[in-house]
Amino acid sequence: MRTAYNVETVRAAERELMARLPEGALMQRAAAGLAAACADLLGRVYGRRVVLLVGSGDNGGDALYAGARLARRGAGVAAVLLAPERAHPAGLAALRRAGGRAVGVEGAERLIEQADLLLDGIVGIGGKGGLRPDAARLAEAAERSRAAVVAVDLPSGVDADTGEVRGAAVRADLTVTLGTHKPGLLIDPAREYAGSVRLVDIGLSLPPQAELEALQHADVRRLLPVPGGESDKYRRGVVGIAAGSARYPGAAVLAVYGALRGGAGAVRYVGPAADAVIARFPETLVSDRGPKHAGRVQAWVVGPGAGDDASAVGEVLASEVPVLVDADGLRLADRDAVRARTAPTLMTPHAGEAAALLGVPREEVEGARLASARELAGRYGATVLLKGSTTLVADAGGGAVRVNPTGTAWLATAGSGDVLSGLAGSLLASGLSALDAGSVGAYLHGLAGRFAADGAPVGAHDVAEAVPAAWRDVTDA
Ligand SMILES: NC(=O)C1=CN([C@@H]2O[C@H](COP(=O)(O)OP(=O)(O)OC[C@H]3O[C@@H](n4cnc5c(N)ncnc54)[C@H](O)[C@@H]3O)[C@@H](O)[C@H]2O)[C@@H](O)CC1
Ligand SMILES: Nc1ncnc2c1ncn2[C@@H]1O[C@H](COP(=O)(O)OP(=O)(O)O)[C@@H](O)[C@H]1O
Ligand SMILES: [K+]
Repeated sequence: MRTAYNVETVRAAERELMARLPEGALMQRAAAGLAAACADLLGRVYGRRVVLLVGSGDNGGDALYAGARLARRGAGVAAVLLAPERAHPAGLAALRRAGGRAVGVEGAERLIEQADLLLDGIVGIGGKGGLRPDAARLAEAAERSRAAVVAVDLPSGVDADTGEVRGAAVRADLTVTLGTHKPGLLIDPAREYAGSVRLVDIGLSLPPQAELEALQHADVRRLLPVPGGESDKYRRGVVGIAAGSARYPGAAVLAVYGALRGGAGAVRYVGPAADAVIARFPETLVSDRGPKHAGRVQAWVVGPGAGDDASAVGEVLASEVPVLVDADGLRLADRDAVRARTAPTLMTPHAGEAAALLGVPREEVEGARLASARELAGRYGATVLLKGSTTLVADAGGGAVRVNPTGTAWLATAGSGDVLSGLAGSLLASGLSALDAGSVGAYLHGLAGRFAADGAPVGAHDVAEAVPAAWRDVTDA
C-alpha cells in the first residue's frame, strides 16, 4: 500500500525525529536524496548548469544543500534567491563553499533559460495559498525553459493536503518527496504538476492511519475473491443489476458486461432492456418484475441508464443487501433513504453528478476532489467513489481515503462508468466491503482501460473485455 500523510502529521513526525538527531541531519538526508535524483536525471553532473529556485524556508534550504553537493561534483550551480536576506543561512554558506553563487530575482530569467536543470525550492509544505507574484514569475519562467525541472518535496504552488492549485505553480518533470507522499502528489489537479514522484526516506515514523492510501498489485491480489472447492454460483454471490431504459438499453448491457467479469457467481438483470442483455449475454438471469420480486441477490447495482425510473431505485435502497448507486440513480436516490440503510451503500458519481448532489459548480468538485468526496460521503452516510482523472473512494466514517493509481484518460469514453458499476457491484456481491469493492473495482477498471487502449481510443466494451487480463496481471504478479 502506498500512503500519503497531511502536513500536520508530517510536521509532528519531523519534530519527533529532529529531537533525536543532531541539528541539520534531516536536511542533509533530504539533500543527499535530492542530489542523487538530480544526478540520475542529468546522467553526467560535471559541467552541467544547475539553477536553484530558493524561497525563504527549509524547502529552499534543501535546495541549497543539494546544490552544494552537485557543485562539488563539478556542476555550475547558481541559486536564485527570492528573499536574499532570509535564505537559509547555513545552506547558502554551504553552496558558496562548494563554489556555487547566488543572485537575486532580477536577471534570473536568463539563467533559467540557459539551465540544464532547475531545482524548485521555492516552497514546500509551508506554502500558503497561491504563489506570491515574485515566486509565480519564477514558476512561469521555469515552464518556458527547456531545462529538466525537479521539485523539492512538492511542486511550489500546489496545496500539499488537498491537491488544489491556485494560480501559477511549478510544473516538474520529477518531484523528490521527503519522508512520505503528500496527498496533493496523488490527486489532480496538483498531481499533474508533480511529474514522476520519487520518495526519499528520511526516517520519519508515521502513524498507522494515513490520510490517503493507494492500493498496489499485492493489496488487490489479497482482496480479490477466489472460488474454492466448496464454491457454487450462489455462494460466490449473485449481483443484481437494475439499469437501462428504452432510451439507454446499452447501459444495461455494459453494466452486466462488467458484472460478469467481477467475480460474482451469477448476474441477475431487471429492467426494460432484458432482450438486449440476453442477446449479448445468455448467461444472465433476467426478470421483468422489478427488483423486489427478482429473486435473491447479495448486492444490487442501480442507476446506469435508468432514466427516470425512481421506483427501482427506491426498491433497491429498501433492500438489506449492499447497494451501488450510479448515474441516474444518484439523482433519484432519496438522501434520507440512503442514510437510513443498514447495509453498505456505494455511490459512484463523476464530478458533474457529485456537484449536482452537493449543490456546487462542477469546477469546485474538480478543484477539490478530496474534500468533495468526504463531504458527500458524510452527507449521505455512504461510501463515495468519485470518478474522473483521479478516482477517490471515501467512507462516511472517515479513515484513509483510497486513491486509484491505475487508469488512463482513454477511459473518458461513453459507457465506461457503466462497466465500472457492474464490476464493483459484482465485487460487493462477492463479499468485499464498499471501500474495497470500489477501490478494487476502480483499480481493475483502470488497468483494463490501459490494456485495452494501449495508446489508442477504445469503447467501453473493450474495457470490459480487458478486465480478465487485468485480473490475471494482478494475480500473476
Ligand atoms: N518536514 C520534514 O520532515 C522535513 C522538511 N524539510 C523541508 O522543509 C520544507 C518545509 O519548510 P518550511 O516549514 O520552512 O516551509 P517552506 O520552505 O515550505 O515555506 C515557507 C516559506 O515560504 C514562504 N511562502 C509561504 N507561502 C508562500 C507563497 N504562497 N508564495 C511565496 N512564498 C511563500 C514563507 O514566507 C516562508 O518563508 C519541506 O517542504 C521540506 O522541503 C526537509 O528539510 C527535511 C525534513
Ligand atoms: N481524464 C480521465 N482520466 C482517467 N480516467 C477518467 C478520466 N475521465 C473519466 N475517467 C474514467 O472513465 C470512467 C467514466 O465514467 P462516467 O463518467 O460514469 O461515464 P459514463 O457515464 O459514460 O459511463 C470513470 O471510471 C472515470 O474515472
Ligand atoms: K518545492
